[in-house]
Amino acid sequence: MSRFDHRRYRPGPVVNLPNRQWPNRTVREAPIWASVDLRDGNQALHEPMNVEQKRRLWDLLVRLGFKEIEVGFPAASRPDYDFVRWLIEEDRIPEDVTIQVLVQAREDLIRRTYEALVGVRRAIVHVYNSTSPVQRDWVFGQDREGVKAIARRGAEWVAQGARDRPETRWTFQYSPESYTATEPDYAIEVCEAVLDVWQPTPERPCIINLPATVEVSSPNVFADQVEHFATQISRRDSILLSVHTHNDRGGAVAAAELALPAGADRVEGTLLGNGERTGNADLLTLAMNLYSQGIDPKLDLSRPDEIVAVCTECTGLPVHPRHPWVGELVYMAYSGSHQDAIRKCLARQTPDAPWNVAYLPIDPADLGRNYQAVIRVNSQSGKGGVAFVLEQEFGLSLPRWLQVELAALVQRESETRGGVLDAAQIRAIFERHFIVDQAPHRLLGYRLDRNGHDVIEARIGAPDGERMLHGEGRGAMAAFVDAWTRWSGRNVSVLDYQEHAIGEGTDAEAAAYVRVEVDGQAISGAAIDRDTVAASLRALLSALNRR
Ligand SMILES: CC(=O)SCCNC(=O)CCNC(=O)[C@H](O)C(C)(C)COP(=O)(O)OP(=O)(O)OC[C@H]1O[C@@H](n2cnc3c(N)ncnc32)[C@H](O)[C@@H]1OP(=O)(O)O
Ligand SMILES: CC(C)C(=O)C(=O)O
Repeated sequence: MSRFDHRRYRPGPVVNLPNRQWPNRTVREAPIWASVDLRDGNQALHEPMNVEQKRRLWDLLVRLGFKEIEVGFPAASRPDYDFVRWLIEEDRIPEDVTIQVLVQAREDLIRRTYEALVGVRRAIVHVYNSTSPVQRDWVFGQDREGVKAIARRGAEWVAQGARDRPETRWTFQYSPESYTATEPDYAIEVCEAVLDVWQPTPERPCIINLPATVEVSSPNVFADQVEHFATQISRRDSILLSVHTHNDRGGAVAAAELALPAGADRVEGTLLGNGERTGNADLLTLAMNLYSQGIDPKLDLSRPDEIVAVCTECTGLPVHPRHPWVGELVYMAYSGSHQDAIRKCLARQTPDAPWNVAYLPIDPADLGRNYQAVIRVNSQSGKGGVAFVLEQEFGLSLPRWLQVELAALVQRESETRGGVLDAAQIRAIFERHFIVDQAPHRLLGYRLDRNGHDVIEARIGAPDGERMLHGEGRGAMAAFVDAWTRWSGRNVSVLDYQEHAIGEGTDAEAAAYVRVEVDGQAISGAAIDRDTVAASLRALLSALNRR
């Protein structure tokens, strides 16, 4: 039998919920966000964060507006313990922020956890034990009663620790780990045992957190499981119902979203979805999803580049360029029809009207992003991108040799400036380097006799006054080259020349590009003029001035 055989697997548990209500409900406000970046995110790293990195990430989480932050598993490791002590001793926890710590339902670990929390104003003590059949049978070697007893004893030790330190305002949290793989009624039974110990009230609620420790079904099944729990558990008014989803099937965000109409008040997750295996629910995506529906996300995500920078630095993990809302590429359109639609919509979008732009679910400017529906040109871009931008934005179709020269200059400038160059900047580079038809020499006027053999008289402004140049040849350019050669004594020949119209009708202009050889050296020049001949002569002059 092949190893790739679907018959080895079974579907995750489902609840029978024929009267489910969640599909008919609409979410109208943000849930309580609880960041677990410094715990679940941290425990999933090849190299866990050091205290300095944890401080950086903590500062970011506070700046973004998280009010509940799981800061670690202080009984597990020295850095986690020290970080909690630093927060407390250095008074780094703002008045409106509550820290949360995780601990297994083990007496010694719970004792150590409370030691780590001495002196804290307010904290959430989060205790958990796993409840699924595989964990009961194969990890804990306990039956249902045995695993329920672990939870009950854990709850008692947590309650005792709080009684011993009445100076702190404690909130208790319990997670039946692997909830989604647990028989739904049994999970409720375990949670009831915990609630019996804690005796929460509406004034002093506790948190029950339902984890999809491993995502084993689709988000609608998770929503059913949450609604089932929310409607069957006792003392619902004394519980803040929390969810903690993982992304094994790629549905962590969707599962958390559907859990909200199903009854969840609170969502645990991480910035950008870091966490065990495929990660946790990405809180940034969840919050931006709400924002894009016109709901206040209650987080300030307006500087995503800072979020990405800090997370990347602290976790060592890259962010995918197509990561929802914040990826480098998510506000760029490569395909012509998208670019066209975006350009047309943006032209009609007024600042005060509801956002209504095809292909752009929000205004990229809200996240500090530039609108770049075309190609983004940076130091990594080649001549194709540069040419595309000039063509799309300004109707300038550069010949290949000029594309090559310009791309090198654009690349050098973007390396110096760092980052991206927009269309206007690229045009400015083009004009600065190739449209050099004003100094030291400029064309003040010309007279052309076209009698089979062209004769030109060109009036040129030079640093030391005006000059009248005379020349002849086949065509205006040849005549001008002849005039210049006679006057300057240089050996000039035209290697290539191209021109095209910009725009249509009476407003059309002519763009001319010329490549000449002066005393053996190839030089390019360009010009734009309403008159085609003037454009070509000025392009020549641009090249000659660049020598
Ligand atoms: C799904 C989640 O993300 S849960 C969070 C998981 N996070 C972490 O584990 C990170 C931090 N943990 C650690 O560093 C370590 O587990 C420590 C330091 C806390 C404990 O280490 P150790 O004492 O060596 O225990 P270890 O974790 O290897 O063994 C687990 C033991 O605790 C038991 N146990 C595991 N989880 C729990 C729990 N939640 N409640 C009670 N007992 C538990 C296991 O059954 C096992 O018991 P056994 O020794 O009788 O077989
Ligand atoms: C401890 C719990 C909440 C957890 O991290 C999980 O189950 O994934």
